[in-house]
Amino acid sequence: MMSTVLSARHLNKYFYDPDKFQVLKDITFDVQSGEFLAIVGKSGCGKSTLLYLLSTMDTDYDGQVEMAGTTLTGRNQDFLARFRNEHLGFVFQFHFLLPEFSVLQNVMLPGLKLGKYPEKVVEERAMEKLRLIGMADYARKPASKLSGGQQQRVAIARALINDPTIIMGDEPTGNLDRANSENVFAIFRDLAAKGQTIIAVTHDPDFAAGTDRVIEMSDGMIINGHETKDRQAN
Ligand SMILES: Nc1ncnc2c1ncn2[C@@H]1O[C@H](COP(=O)(O)OP(=O)(O)OP(=O)(O)O)[C@@H](O)[C@H]1O
Repeated sequence: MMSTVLSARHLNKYFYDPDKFQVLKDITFDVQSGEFLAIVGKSGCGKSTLLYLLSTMDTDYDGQVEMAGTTLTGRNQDFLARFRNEHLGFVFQFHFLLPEFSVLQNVMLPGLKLGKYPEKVVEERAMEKLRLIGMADYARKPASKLSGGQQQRVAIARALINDPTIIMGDEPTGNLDRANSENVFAIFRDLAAKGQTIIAVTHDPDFAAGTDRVIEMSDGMIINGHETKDRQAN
């Protein structure tokens, strides 16, 4: 059964550069739980701005955002930080691993912060996510010793540690070679099949073609893909 996991209503956002311009124009859409969604559009159309807003890191907008049955608009930073840690996983272009910490420690950190499981369990879960992404052999290495693509895969494992309701990615396969980007894509497909929701900004047409729905943006607006289409069971 489909249920709405994200609802964005009339999102408007302005930047001052230095003149006021509208970067998001009346963005309205719903996402169903278990949906694998791509957001596409020309460079500068507002994709990253939209994703950043949905990530709850940007609170300077007009409109209404609800996720996992929770209204997020108008909440304070503490509330949003807790919500993010519990419900959201991020795979952004700048993955912000802590360079002096090991791969394993980086992946464990959001799990320890959540405080739901003892450290030993968080460690086991972290190793499981690293195996999933093919990085278990690097668990004890400092993050600073990895290549960009390897760091990105660790960031994906970290994003999955708390089994987030929604995984958000900005070019989640951007730094990866073909084999690894196909692997990440397959992992996302699998997570969506098991009920997690994936929202990914992408420039990769092959990636977008394999998702359940493509939202196309142009000049701050959604020009295609507002509506969830009927999906075949996969
Ligand atoms: N902090 C900011 N201040 C002013 N303008 C900004 C700011 N961030 C982004 N912009 C502008 O807002 C518009 C949308 O940017 P955004 O990064 O959302 O586009 P995008 O669709 O993600 O592009 P790309 O595909 O190149 O990543 C662009 O014109 C950009 O120059």
